[in-house]
Amino acid sequence: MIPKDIEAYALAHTTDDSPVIQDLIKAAEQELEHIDMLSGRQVGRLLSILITISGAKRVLEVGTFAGYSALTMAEALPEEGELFTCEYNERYEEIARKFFNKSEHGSKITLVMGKALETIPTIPGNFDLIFLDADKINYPDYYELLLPRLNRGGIMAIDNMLWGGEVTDPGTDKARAIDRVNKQVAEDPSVEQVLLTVRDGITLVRKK
Ligand SMILES: C[S@@+](CC[C@H](N)C(=O)[O-])C[C@H]1O[C@@H](n2cnc3c(N)ncnc32)[C@H](O)[C@@H]1O
Repeated sequence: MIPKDIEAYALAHTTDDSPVIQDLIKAAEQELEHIDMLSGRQVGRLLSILITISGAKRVLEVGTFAGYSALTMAEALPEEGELFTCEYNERYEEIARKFFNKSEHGSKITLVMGKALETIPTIPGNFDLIFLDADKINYPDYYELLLPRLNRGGIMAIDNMLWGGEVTDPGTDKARAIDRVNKQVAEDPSVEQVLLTVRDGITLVRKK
């Protein structure tokens, strides 16, 4: 949605990924299709800065893919920090685990395999930050499931909330699901939120 030259300029002025994460991206580009699922440096750095300034120690991610955002967030967590990330595709699991093992921050990460709506209830405790970036059709259900797991003052970041602009006139099931969760968040008195027009739209929800 952002003109390509502006996007390139913004990226040129955004902190680089670590060498391990740059290798992860190269491996994902070579070995996987759907590489556009990887959230990228603007979203990654935003999450990293949110973790640093909020002092978050427990993070939950829904949607690992090759592990890009999980490892970016793990790098920002303190030594005793913990990150759980949910994925159900074993091909993606293989790449993610390989790079978690290569990184000194990988020991903070627990990769939870299976359908996330079923595995999330098996993960213990509450979270300071939650990053929702999985199957869009289930976003309304994820929001209901995840909000009680967010600590007061905690942040839920939800990716793809503009769905390429389709949300303004939703004509597909995914666009309708995302529009529904946008309304769910906007009408929820227990949170404050901002929908940022970064990349494909990322909403930051803070639990009051
Ligand atoms: C957009 S990608 C995640 C990208 C990742 N957060 C990043 O920034 O690199 C979404 C991921 O969610 C996974 N996924 C989709 N539906 C799922 C489900 N029901 N349970 C677990 N994982 C799911 C997909 O396999 C895919 O890897």
